[in-house]
Amino acid sequence: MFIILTLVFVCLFILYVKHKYFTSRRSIPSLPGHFLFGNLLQSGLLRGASLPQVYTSFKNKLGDIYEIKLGFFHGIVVGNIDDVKYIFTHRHIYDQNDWSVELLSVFIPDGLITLKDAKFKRHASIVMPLFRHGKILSNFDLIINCTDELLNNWRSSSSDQIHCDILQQSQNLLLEIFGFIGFDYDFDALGGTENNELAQALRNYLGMVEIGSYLPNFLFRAYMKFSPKYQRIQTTIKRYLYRMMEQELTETPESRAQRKKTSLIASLVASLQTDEQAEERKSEEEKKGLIRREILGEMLMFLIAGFETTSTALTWSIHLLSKHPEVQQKIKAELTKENVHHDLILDRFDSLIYLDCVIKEILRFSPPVHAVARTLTMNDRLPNSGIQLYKGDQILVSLWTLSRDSRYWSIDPELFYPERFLGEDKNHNPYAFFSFGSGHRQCIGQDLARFELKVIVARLMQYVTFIDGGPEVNAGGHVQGLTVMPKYVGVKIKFD
Ligand code: HEM
Repeated sequence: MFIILTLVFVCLFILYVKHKYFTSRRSIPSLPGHFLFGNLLQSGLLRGASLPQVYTSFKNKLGDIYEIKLGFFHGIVVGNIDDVKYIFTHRHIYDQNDWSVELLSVFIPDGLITLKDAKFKRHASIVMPLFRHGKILSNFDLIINCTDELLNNWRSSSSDQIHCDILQQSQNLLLEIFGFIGFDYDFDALGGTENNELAQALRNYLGMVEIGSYLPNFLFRAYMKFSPKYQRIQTTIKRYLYRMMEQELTETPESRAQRKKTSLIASLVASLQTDEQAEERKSEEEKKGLIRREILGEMLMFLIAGFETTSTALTWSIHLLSKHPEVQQKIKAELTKENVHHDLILDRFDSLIYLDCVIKEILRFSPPVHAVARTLTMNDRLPNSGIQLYKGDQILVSLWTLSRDSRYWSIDPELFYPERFLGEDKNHNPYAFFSFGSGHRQCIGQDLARFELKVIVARLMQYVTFIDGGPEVNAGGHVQGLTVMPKYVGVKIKFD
């Protein structure tokens, strides 16, 4: 009897999963998928393909709009630029994506990116002002000093050495910089051991996001709860978060009040509510500041956001510069022309127009974040393609595919050519290139990221030339994580 009941239960469960997750009820183009896997096997993701490669191959087969099923994740990929514009300008219909909120909540339960509505506004009012353009400029010298430390490390190596650890070096640099900017804390990521403990823990932490991307959330949560590896990583990261918070708590209230307009950690700790239990009982509308758990959540979110995305962009920068010596020469010529050959000063920084184009071209050619996602809050029809969508549908817009779509660019988008932004592609359609997202949930760290990249690349170009290490070690390729990182970067570093 027990066996029969178990069999009936298993059959009903399979039917439920098949009906809920693996039955297409749409007239949207799609490839027939497999039970439990959807299109995961066809996509090549399990064999190491990246999501940009998958979107490009599906687009070639199915057109601008198609449905994709990657394990338990089902999304509708929209690549028609007018519909893309419509999505990002109708925030009441297309809100923050539920799937990524569920997935990221496992890692960052109280970080801005996983919040919506009133709670999002409460957190945003505390952290957003710190990322305004004017606030960021004061970090200029700090970014230069950290970059100089990296240059010093490189100086001690032989000029024939091929550096294949550029991703790791970039991550260490960005961790060091963001430690100071965000937390007034020295992670010693460049001066200490090569394999910084926190950088390594964050790398492993983010490596786990991929496992969860295609599983139902409850299964992933259960896996994480019992994974000793995850528990170990979490303990390491928490140790740093508590240390930084404790360090800030030793500051006087006066010092904190003074610094809270410019320092993330001071602003977060200044918002700490002393009676946490009373705070938990309040309705969202009554709440004002943050409780300890929420502060730790925000610290972790900014640590990850400040570390991962910009270091990926920097690694792409070094790889692409090594492949384009002519671009390096032009940056160096601009630095000389603007008389910033050895002293890089903020006043002259805006005049580096060609360098701005290079940074833009790097972000267009290899956007670190592969896609932006939204979830429908009600039924809707896309105005251009006429596709009917339903409440709860997950929409994906592939940044990579749009920025390489020849319909939206005058100069071949497969070319790495920064000059395009001075001429023919200066007035490109804004929805063909938005590596920081768009609309009400666009990246709040974008001014900081652009500024960091520009200062770092300018400083590097004042002293070194990156030389292509050869077709195999410097082949590029993709590693799919939270961001799309280059797989093979191998360069020689020549001091000028
Ligand atoms: C090159 C570097 C970066 C890239 C390419 C990037 C890209 C993105 C993208 C595509 C989104 C989603 C936007 C959307 O849904 O419309 C995002 C969100 C976000 N980013 Fe960035 N980002 C970068 C650096 C940073 C930095 C340095 C920070 C802060 C330290 C940061 C903080 C955030 C936050 C808090 C969100 C969530 C915003 C929200 O949910 O409303 N990002 N970023």
